[in-house]
Amino acid sequence: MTAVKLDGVATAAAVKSELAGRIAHLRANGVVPGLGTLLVGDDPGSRSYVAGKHRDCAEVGIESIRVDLPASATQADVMAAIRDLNAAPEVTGYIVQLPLPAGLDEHAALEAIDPSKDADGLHPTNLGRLVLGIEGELRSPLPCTPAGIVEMLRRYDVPIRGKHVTVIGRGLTVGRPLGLLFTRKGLDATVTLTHSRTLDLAAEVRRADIVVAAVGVPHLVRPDWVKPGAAVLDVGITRVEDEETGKGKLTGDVDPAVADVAGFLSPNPGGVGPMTRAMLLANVVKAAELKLGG
Ligand SMILES: Nc1nc2c(c(=O)[nH]1)N[C@@H](CN(C=O)c1ccc(C(=O)N[C@@H](CCC(=O)O)C(=O)O)cc1)CN2
Repeated sequence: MTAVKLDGVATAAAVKSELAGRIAHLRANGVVPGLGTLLVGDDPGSRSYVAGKHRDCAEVGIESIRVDLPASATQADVMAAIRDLNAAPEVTGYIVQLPLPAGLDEHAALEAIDPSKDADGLHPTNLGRLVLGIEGELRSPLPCTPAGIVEMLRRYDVPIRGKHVTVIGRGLTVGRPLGLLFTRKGLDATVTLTHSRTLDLAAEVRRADIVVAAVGVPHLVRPDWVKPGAAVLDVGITRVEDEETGKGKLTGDVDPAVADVAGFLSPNPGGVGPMTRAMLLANVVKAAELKLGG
């Protein structure tokens, strides 16, 4: 079997072109969506993700406001930048790029974001609404990577209801919120959330109809772990050196040979990453529409 490719680049392009019309409508009605980003330090991956977010905004007609702090920034500097972003009228939503440099308190930073401007859905109020599954949750932003995964599965007609999902990794941006999202009413999957202390990871993956690997261990998921026909989404990314060229390259958590067993496979790069960026834009647009009363 050769898996159907879950193409994040093409799917994100479709999402963005749908958003462009909604953005034009907002602008025509006097609401200008503006995404702020707060980047602290010089991590090359984070720099490139933030640059990508600003490029995406320009592409679809969202204003973008960039705040960069040096790696030497203190917690007080970060909190002051967050206060400024909360107060800035041109910023309708914003993100704090994660991870913050060692020594800075990420939870305190996320908690200080005005929940109505939380474009990442990572403020405790918005995550709390996801936990509660309350009606208001529909008006709250969802974390971008989990939302992107579900949107991609939906667009490729991969069945979710009643299916067994194994998520590898319990991080804040992917694993934890994804478990909540897949189990909420309407999606109705059964989820096993695994982590570094899970006793028999291969067995947990083998019984899954959908596997999401978000752990950052190159080629952890091997073909003999995967149920034939399963959908496998590769989220974790590691920068490694190419043995032949000596140059840096990106490697995902899934062995490419899984394509011979799986029914669907999202590559990495080119899968969930572009969808993460597209869902961020969708969150910004949704928040601006709420301002308009939509
Ligand atoms: N505040 C947040 N921080 C982080 C999040 C997040 O959702 N909010 N997620 C990740 C990083 N991330 C977005 O911020 C992100 C990661 C990867 C991609 C992406 O498009 N990747 C490309 C490959 C890019 C490359 O060449 O490096 C791909 O998969 O094709 C977009 C966004 C952690 N931090």
